[in-house]
Amino acid sequence: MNQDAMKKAVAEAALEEIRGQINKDSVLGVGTGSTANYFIEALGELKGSFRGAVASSEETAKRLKARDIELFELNDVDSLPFYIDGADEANEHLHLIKGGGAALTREKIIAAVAREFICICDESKKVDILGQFPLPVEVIPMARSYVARKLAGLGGQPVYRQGVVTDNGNVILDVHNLKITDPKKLENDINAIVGVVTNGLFANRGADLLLLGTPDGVKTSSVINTPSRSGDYY
Ligand SMILES: O=C[C@H](O)[C@H](O)[C@H](O)COP(=O)(O)O
Repeated sequence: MNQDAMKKAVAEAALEEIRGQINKDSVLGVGTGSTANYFIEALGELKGSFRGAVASSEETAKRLKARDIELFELNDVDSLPFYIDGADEANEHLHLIKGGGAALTREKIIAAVAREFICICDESKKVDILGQFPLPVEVIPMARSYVARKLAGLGGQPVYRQGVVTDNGNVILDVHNLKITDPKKLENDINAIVGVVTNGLFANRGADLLLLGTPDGVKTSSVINTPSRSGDYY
């Protein structure tokens, strides 16, 4: 099974996961990237059984609109039962690196609101220690050099993602050579640098459910991240 087939399989598994748990009032959070795109394709099948979606990027909004799925502003929605999105890396605690497609800030906001974050990935994204994938950091443009110096001080090698402007009008620094042994702390430390909008570590609010595409089928792992659930791993 190739990588695209695994992405499609996890997208379809996510659809099955939410199928019995949504109703005509449900608004879904929808992520960005090639795996999320497979989910958007699959979502057509549930049309009529949910109300609409909040998009994590302009690209995702365009794709949802093309499928006639009603779009909502996050500010107009009280609750989101599910947020479904891919990731660039995931560890066993379902801490993630995201933002390879520069959509990290809107993704993180939607994930914060959602009751359950379902992460969909192929097996290439599963790692023991986060940081092989350069960590994206969204930065206010005038702070770029200052933030880069601070990130170097934290032990990484920031590289300016040339030619990329986020949907929020900001720039991205990709931080190479980080070995992230304490993702929650690093997430907080980077977010405390003046000029950082947010970084691509999703550890303080990681995923609740990981659907991982493998050649042997979709594997599921869960972790309790939301106050609405109790316990730890299961
Ligand atoms: O900014 C982009 C997002 O965080 C994506 O979810 C992430 O980069 C994974 O994308 P893909 O499914 O294309 O590997």
